[in-house]
Amino acid sequence: MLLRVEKGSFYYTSDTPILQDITLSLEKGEVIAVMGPNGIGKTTFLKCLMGIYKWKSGHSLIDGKDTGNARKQIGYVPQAHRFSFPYSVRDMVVFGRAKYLPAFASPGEKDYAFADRALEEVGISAIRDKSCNQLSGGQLQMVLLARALVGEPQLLILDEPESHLDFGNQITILKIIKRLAKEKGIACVMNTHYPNHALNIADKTLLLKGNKFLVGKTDQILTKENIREYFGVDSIIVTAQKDDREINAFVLTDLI
Ligand SMILES: Nc1ncnc2c1ncn2[C@@H]1O[C@H](COP(=O)(O)OP(=O)(O)OP(=O)(O)O)[C@@H](O)[C@H]1O
Repeated sequence: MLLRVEKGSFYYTSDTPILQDITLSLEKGEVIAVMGPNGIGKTTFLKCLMGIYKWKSGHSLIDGKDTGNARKQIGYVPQAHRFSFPYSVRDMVVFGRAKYLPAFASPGEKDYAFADRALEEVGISAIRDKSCNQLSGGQLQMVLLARALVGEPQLLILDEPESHLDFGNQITILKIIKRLAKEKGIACVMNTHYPNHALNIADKTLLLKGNKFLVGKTDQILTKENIREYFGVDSIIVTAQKDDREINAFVLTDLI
């Protein structure tokens, strides 16, 4: 087991609990989707995992070590908000090596080689000399993913990686996440608002609502009954055949 969260609880003010007794585990190469209504605590959960916020009780461990002290093992991909950064894409990505460098040292050839490999891995080598100020939201999201990858993480934490992306780029980033998990054995924790994305790439799902949660295999957690209970919408699950595989997808029926 790579990641273990044991009875993790968190609140900003003690009269309003946000996360209560969250317990889950994740193996190498597994993807877990974190889902739930707006403002329920998904980003807070990621921040507790990264040690930005300290669990009020309980703990989270990566390979037996507190996740808050595991900077080298964890890569973080924030949401791609526009920012003003006069760096080239390549320089932005090489920043992901900073945790391996002595204080104030500049990245060397080896670090740039890592950066070039990560750019290739996410398919953006062609824009490596562009300024980050000139990127689209989708390109910026890929740059942030490449920056996390150069740190050679065992655990990748992604905050709504497909938000702000067009339909095609959403699929591109989901395919990359799936490949990184299955081919490189990186465990991924990913917040998402899209149940179909979770059905497609997540082995497990954590569903949050109020002070309760469900966690388990995605197809057992994302049922139409739970979608009704946790999001208040009606849906049906349809199954399609692609080659020799069955693919399930939610169709929301409230609009029909
Ligand atoms: N720094 C903070 N101080 C106090 N309350 C906060 C802070 N950050 C978030 N909250 C509150 O904690 C709750 C959970 O917020 P969080 O951002 O984790 O939700 P979320 O599930 O990620 O939401 P969304 O789906 O809208 O992104 C919300 O009610 C939010 O207002």
